[in-house]
Amino acid sequence: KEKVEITKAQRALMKVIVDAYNRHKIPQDVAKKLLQDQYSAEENFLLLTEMATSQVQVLVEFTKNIPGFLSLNHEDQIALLKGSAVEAMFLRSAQVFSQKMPNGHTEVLEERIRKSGISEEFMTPMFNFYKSIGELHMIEEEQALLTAITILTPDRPFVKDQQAVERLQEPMLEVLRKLCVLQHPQEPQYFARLLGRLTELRTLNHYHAEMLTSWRMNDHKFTPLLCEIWDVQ
Ligand SMILES: CCOC(=O)[C@H]1CN(C(=O)c2ccc(F)c(F)c2)CC(C)(C)c2c1[nH]c1ccccc21
Repeated sequence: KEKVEITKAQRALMKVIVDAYNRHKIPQDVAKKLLQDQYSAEENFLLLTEMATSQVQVLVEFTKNIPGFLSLNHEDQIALLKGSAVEAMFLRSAQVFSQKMPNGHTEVLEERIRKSGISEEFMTPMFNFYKSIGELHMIEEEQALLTAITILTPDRPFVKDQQAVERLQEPMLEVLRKLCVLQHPQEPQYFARLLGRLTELRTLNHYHAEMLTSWRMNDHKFTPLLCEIWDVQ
């Protein structure tokens, strides 16, 4: 039986990541607004673009607090942010969506999201992902570490010094592995299940690119920041 222990240094790293993550929790006010009143599809879409824009700003602040990130090559910092922005958005969405809400609110929220001018074919994989994240009942340390691990994915397009990114990602993976063993002793495969979600998350990149095309068809407007990060012309 492996005796797992988180070292002082690992605890310090985890604290930095969790504090950064909590300082930048996206305001839930957009979700509340969506729940409050019945809006038109256009108004829902506008609320969602507002939510996405503030999430990108939050993501940049969180990323800057990842130890070592600001010492990476500057172009690589941008490549990591652009490469992980959509995945971080869906990971955060899943966490917001699977939070305990008063009875019936989750269903109302799902229904409002479905009525925001997004093609049905993308909703199924998206809500399946939200449910698979919800079933994990992640604690905030796991959520924060998983988000940092997603951002520090070495094989994003245009990353030049992949080894430098690996050197930052590996300690995060090791802390998360230990945390999973300590947090879920009855479930030795829990860490593997978490990483499996990151694979599922990558498939959502593809759906998001497709969504963008369909939104552009119906001339949906985006903010300058979203155009930049989502490569919308
Ligand atoms: C955390 C930041 O997330 C977003 O901004 C997502 C939110 N998305 C959600 O499913 C979602 C989850 C929980 C909620 F409480 C909620 F309100 C929405 C996914 C998507 C519908 C694809 C989207 C977002 N922003 C957009 C902008 C334009 C078009 C589509 C989206």
